[in-house]
Amino acid sequence: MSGTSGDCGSGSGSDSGASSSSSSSSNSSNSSVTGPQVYDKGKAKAPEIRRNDSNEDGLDTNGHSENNRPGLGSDGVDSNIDFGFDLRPDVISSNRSLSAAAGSSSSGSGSSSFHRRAPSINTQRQAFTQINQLQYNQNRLVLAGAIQQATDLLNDLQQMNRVWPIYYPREAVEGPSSESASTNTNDSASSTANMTVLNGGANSSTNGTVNGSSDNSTSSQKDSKHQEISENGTGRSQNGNSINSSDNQGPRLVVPSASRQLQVFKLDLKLGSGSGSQELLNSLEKNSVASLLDAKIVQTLKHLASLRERINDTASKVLVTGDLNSGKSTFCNALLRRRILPEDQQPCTNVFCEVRDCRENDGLEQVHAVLIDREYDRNDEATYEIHGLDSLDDLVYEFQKYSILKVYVDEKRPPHESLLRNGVVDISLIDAPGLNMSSFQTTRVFSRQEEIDLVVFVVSAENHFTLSANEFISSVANEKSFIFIVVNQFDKIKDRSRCMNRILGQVEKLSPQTHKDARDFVHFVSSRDVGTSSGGGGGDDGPDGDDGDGGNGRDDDLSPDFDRLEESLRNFVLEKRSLSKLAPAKTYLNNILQDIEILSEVNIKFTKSERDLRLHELDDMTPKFEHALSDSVKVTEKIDKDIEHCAEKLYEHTKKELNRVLMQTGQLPSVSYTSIFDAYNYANSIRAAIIQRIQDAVYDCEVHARKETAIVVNSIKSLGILHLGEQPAFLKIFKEDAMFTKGRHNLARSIQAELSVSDFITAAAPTWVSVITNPFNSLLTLGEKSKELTLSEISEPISQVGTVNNALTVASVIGGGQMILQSKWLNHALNAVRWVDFQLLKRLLVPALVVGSVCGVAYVISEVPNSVPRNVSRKIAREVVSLGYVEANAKRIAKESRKVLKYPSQDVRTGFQRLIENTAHQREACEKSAKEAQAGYEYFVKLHTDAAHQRALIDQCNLETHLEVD
Ligand SMILES: Nc1nc2c(ncn2[C@@H]2O[C@H](COP(=O)(O)OP(=O)(O)OP(=O)(O)O)[C@@H](O)[C@H]2O)c(=O)[nH]1
Repeated sequence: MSGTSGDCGSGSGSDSGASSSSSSSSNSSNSSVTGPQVYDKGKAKAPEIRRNDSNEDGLDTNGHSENNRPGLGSDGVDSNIDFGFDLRPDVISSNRSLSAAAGSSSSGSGSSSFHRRAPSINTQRQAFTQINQLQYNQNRLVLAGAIQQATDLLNDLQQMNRVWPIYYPREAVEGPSSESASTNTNDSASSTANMTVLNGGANSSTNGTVNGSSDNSTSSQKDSKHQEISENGTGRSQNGNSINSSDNQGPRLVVPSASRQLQVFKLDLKLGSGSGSQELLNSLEKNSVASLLDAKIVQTLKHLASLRERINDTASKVLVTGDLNSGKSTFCNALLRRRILPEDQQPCTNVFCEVRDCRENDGLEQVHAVLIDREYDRNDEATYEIHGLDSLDDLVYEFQKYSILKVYVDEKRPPHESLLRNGVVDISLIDAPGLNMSSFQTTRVFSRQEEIDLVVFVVSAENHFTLSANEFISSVANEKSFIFIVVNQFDKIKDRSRCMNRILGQVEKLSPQTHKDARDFVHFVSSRDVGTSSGGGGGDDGPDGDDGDGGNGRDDDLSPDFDRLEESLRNFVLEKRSLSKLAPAKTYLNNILQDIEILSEVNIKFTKSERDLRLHELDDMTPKFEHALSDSVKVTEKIDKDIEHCAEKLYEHTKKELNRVLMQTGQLPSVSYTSIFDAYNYANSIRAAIIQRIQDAVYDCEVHARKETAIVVNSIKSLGILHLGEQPAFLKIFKEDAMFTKGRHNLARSIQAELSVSDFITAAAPTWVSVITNPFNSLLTLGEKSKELTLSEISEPISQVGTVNNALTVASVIGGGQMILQSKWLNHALNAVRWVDFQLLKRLLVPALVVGSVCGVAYVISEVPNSVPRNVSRKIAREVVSLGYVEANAKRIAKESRKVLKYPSQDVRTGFQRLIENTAHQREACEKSAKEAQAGYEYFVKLHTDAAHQRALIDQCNLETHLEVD
């Protein structure tokens, strides 16, 4: 296949990426695809500019040509071609023909035409470079601004998340019984979940963003997202999970599809694929999710900072990575056309080797071995050791000593061929340790990619993609739209087309977009076949491949696949610099902003629903609060009134009962009288019986008070249950029997009521004596009085407590009168007096007095059974009155009742106080939540607007004008 001098530029047949290139290897009609280049390697690689308005060139109506792809031949253009375009960037962006022209940097159809047009091409190339630079700068500024804006938004979001944990959309975990999630999302869910594990949140839509299909895919994605969110209604999920911030532990929101669309902010618990990790995520408490998100934001901010650095860095970094022994170093050497980096069949590259143009090092070819933990500063030799290029063979093993080897080399090729010294941008080529060498090295390679503009992934044609390769490529896709895949050691493969098909099949699965543009991004090469000269010896004679004596180069270094690869790479890094350098930033920003929009939308919805819920609760709470206030006043007033009423009733009742008993004490005792000689004991028994009777009356009053108090207690209990939903705590320990167990008035001890002789003498005795001394008047008067006074006439004033004393006096008079009136023999004597002569009476006086006295004594003695109870009861009654016993007991009983009732009353009062306080607190909390939710709502609305605005700006940032691959 080499050495054929076929026409490489006129093929216009359609192709389907690299698959056609595979078939073309055996198809002469497509020799332009893989056929050998006929130009001299030292010169013919300069691209030709062809007339872009010529259909003869195989252009389609849009001015594109299949053959315009780098590495493919195309017809040349007239050497007198006029630029005919405005250099202003805005005009540039619409100048598609220019782009097409710039993109047609392929090999010429013949060396003669190349030589004829070379000066013109170089001039134009310079012009394009200028234009590219202008547009690049403009885009760079836009993206730098967007990075700043996104950083600000993220800082705000982080603050917000720390103060008010934001709601992270959680997926409904689809178990076997779950039918809630729509079946049409299952596939995407699982595939995304798989991708998540591999790439930490990227998905293939990333690629679409920059490839021209981004607008459509993004907007349709967004539309569907809007739809899903609106379908979810008012923030209560279709799965029945309600948004209720009071339930802080449960899932706060389920928006099944939203989280699937999150890319950068997708929380990955690294528990394997699918629902395991999701379940765990769903079960996490909101603060845990917030801190996971916080960590993501921190990570994102870091990445943005490195992106900013990267786009401000004028140099471009190309990372060459891949599995162990896939031929990365050999590939780098092939690109440099010098054997600089050590190649070995055994794993050797343990330290990153960054190859740069030696002009950055004052033209000196050196190795700067950067010491671990030192930040490389070329002007500070303390940060590195200087070695010659020939030391590299040893240095590459020293990964414990050096973090990176900066290799300054002189490519010694003209700018239009050289990669490092291209005159456009400083490029550095980084040879990385094999991915599957150790997890330590792998992690380093992963972390390195943040500062990388372009990744070239070298895979061995024999081994295909390993697991680590899969992971790495997926991870790269999070940010980079394009990745070069170099399938190396193709020369070792016998059945090449089968190998190609299999590898392309794998690429298709890994990155459909890369597969789509496989012609430019997937290359099957044999790096070892590319001519290189020995680097360490420094004696190479140039870039071309005729240095069969150097390194492992071969004479037959005409490797068309490699040329095409090189051309694509150059084209991509230099002429499509916006794409290689800025596209990662654009893609990443787009992903972040879209994630922010998704989070905002979910949170707008949540905060709105939360606010409405809180306001609704507030509406409900206000009347409850007012009711509680008025109930508290009414109920406690009623209870106080009931207590007071009860106490008053008991006071009155006690007084009435005791007075009644006191009134009846004279009649009550039923103690048997034996003789005058037992009169004292009789009187004592009477006394004790009367006191006991009064005490019994007091006890009865207490029993009555217990019952009355219990009734009020029950009424308070009912009020408590009715208004507070619970009975007062006191009632749980209330026992009515415990009342009046202490402090009962001991009447026996208080009452003296000592017996005296007078207690044994009837109250009528003095009256009786006066009857003797003033027989007529006294008797008549007495007779009249006795007839006039009746018991009923005097009982009424006695009922009044204050008149007990008078009543007793009156009772004694009545008692005496009745006694006299009841003595029949005295009546007979008085009747006889009317018939006896006064003189006779005079003479009979002394004997009459003697007889009278005897009769009087006899009378007194005979009256002891009657007079003692009367006298003793009077005496006790008088003493009870003087002690204020009735009043004291009435007060005591009322007080005890009041005291007992005070406890449940206090409980109810406390209950109301608690209720009011709780309601007030709830109201405050509710108001606070509503305010916070409102503030959150406003914040997220603004955040969404800002993010959408930024995303629109980024969308306008057209990186594609000069970036067409077609
Ligand atoms: N046949 C063949 N051998 C190749 C090709 N490229 C590299 N090799 C050989 O493969 C072996 C490994 O090459 P390296 O370039 O050291 O591989 P590497 O990926 O840099 O190795 P590490 O950095 O140690 O992971 C060497 O012996 C190379 O000569 C190729 O295209 N064809």
